[in-house]
Parts: sequence; C-alpha cells; structure tokens
Amino acid sequence: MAVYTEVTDDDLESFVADYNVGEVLACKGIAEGVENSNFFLQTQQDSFILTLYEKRVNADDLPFFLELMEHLADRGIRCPLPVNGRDGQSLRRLSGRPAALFTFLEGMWPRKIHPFHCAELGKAMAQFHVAGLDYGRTRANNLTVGNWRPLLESCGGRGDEVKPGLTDFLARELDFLEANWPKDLPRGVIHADMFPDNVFYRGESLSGIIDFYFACTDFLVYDLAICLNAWCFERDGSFNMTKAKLLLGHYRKERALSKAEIDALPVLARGAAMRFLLTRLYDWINHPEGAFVKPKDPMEYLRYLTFHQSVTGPSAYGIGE
Ligand SMILES: Nc1ncnc2c1ncn2[C@@H]1O[C@H](COP(=O)(O)OP(=O)(O)OP(=O)(O)O)[C@@H](O)[C@H]1O
Ligand SMILES: N[C@@H](CCO)C(=O)O
Repeated sequence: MAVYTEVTDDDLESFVADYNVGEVLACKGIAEGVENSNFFLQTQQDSFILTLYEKRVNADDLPFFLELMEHLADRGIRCPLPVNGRDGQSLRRLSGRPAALFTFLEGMWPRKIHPFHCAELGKAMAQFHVAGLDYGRTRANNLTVGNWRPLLESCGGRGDEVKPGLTDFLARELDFLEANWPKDLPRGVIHADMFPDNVFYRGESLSGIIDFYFACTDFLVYDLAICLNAWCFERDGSFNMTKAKLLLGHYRKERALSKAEIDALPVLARGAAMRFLLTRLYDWINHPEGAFVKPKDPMEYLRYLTFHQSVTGPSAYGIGE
C-alpha cells in the first residue's frame, strides 16, 4: 500500500492548522499508487487529498508540478488543485517529507478499458497539451532515451533473473532507439504517466486527470505513444486497433498531428515501452522483502515492446494511411 510515511495525529493537527479547512474529521491512507504517500482527508469543510512526496520525486521539481496543476485548471483542464495555506503557500513539510493538500477529484479510474475511454482520453490529452503550451516553466524529461542505458546498467545484468537473455535484448533495443530517436518534433508539457489509474471517469465522461509527478517538457506525441502502450493492449497481449484509432482520432480533433509526428509513432511507442519496462525492472529487482507495494510486472512491457518492433509504419496504430 502506498503509505510509506506514517503521520501522527499531532503532526497532522498542526499541519492542518495552517489551512482554512476546519477540523479534521477523518484521515485514511490510500492503498493505490506506488510513488508517494497519499491520504484521504475529510475536514469540516470538504474532502481533500494529502500527499507526502517520497523517493522518486525531487523536491526542487515540486513548484513545476504544483504550478502546472494551477495553470491547467485555469484553462479548464480538470485536475486537482493545490490548496494554499493561510500563508498563501501550498507546499510545506509533514513528518519529515515535503507535503501538499489537494482538492478531491470525483470519479473512478477504469478497471476495464472500453473504446469510449480511449476516445475521451484522446480529447482530454490534446486539450491538456494545448493548455500547457503557454506554461512558463520547463522541466527536462529525466526518463527519456539518454537515461535508459544508465538505468539498464544500474540493474547490473539482473534482468536475466527475470528472463534469460533479457539484458542483451534490451541493450540491442537501446542501440536501435539511440540511433533512431527523433530530434525535432513539437514540444510542450507532457503528462508522461497518463495510465488508466491516473484518469478518472464518471459514467462515460472523463472527469479529471491526476498524478502530474512525471510531467516534463518533451515531444507532445510521446505522450500518445505512452497511451498506445498503457490503454490499447488487451489482457491477452493483443493490440486493439479500434482503441488506438479512437485515441488518436479524438486527439487530432483538438490538436493537429504533423506527418513527422505520425511517422514517429512506431519508434516513440518502442521507446515508451522501453521506459516502463526499465523502471518496472529496476523496481522488481530492488523490491524490498516484505514491502507493502506490489511491484508492477516488467514482462507486460516486454510483450508490448515486441509488438512495436514488428510494426512497419503508423498504420499499425490505425493512423497515417
Ligand atoms: N485529487 C485526487 N482526488 C481523488 N483521489 C485522488 C486524488 N489524488 C490521488 N487520489 C487517489 O490516490 C490514489 C493514488 O494517487 P497517485 O496516483 O497520485 O499516487 P502515486 O503514488 O503518485 O501513484 P502512481 O503509482 O500512479 O505514480 C489514486 O489512485 C486515487 O485513488
Ligand atoms: N504507471 C507506471 C507506474 C507509476 O509511474 C507503471 O505502470 O509502470
């Protein structure tokens, strides 16, 4: 469960006293998520999410993430808003960690993906990209092509414990990705982790996007490549072209894709599969014995990567004919 840091009643009380939110009525740890500690907080005034930032989030990046949420919300994107304390600040410390309070977003993330989810996602992602174009801050993507080889090396060849030959296979794939990664595509703020568990729906309508802690400045179309991986494969490993078509088609209604962006999709999809395979592999290998959080399966992304390697052009994703 994703509560790495315990919060004592006294600490919580003095933290909440810095806000105009009334008295705490309930505070419960949230089991979902793997990166940060999250609590559902009910006060006299409203429901909130309390987040304590853990290992992978660099505290220097927090202003980028928090101001991004404010920027997007100002432009009509439904996402949590950081709540300011009485001092006008949203970022403070709790139980030795950087911490912030957020508005509660209603909705549920989809456990089973239907085509309408992908259509809504495409539209919302394009709106997100357009809304982010005039965001004043930038943040380099620290999980892109140049970071993958060091990440693989930090696994010290232990990928072969997960699957014999995996380390060599990934090293060869990195040769391809490093040689073929695009250099000049439209850039902007991307979410970079828009997985189903970060997108909420009410009925068939998307009700909001959460978890901006991998957001960064990169190729906009790379965000779509991440979603081709995270939303368009079925449990049996087959690629669902209908879902991909809806995702990309509804995106294009809000933001046009250039030919160069469309042509780059196959290599970007391979890269996106590599990115999640490697972070999952690292977490799998470094998973502490008896930890509450169950590591995610790196092999799922090996199957996706193998599919993308077999792709000869963007038409495999239902686009570019
Ligand atoms: N603003 C919000 N409104 C409602 N629920 C929220 C909100 N923020 C987080 N949650 C809940 O907390 C859970 C974990 O949040 P989040 O995905 O941000 O955590 P994380 O540890 O950063 O996870 P991840 O593993 O996806 O990176 C979500 O699945 C959701 O149930
Ligand atoms: N969405 C990521 C985990 C959180 O970054 C994954 O499924 O590997």
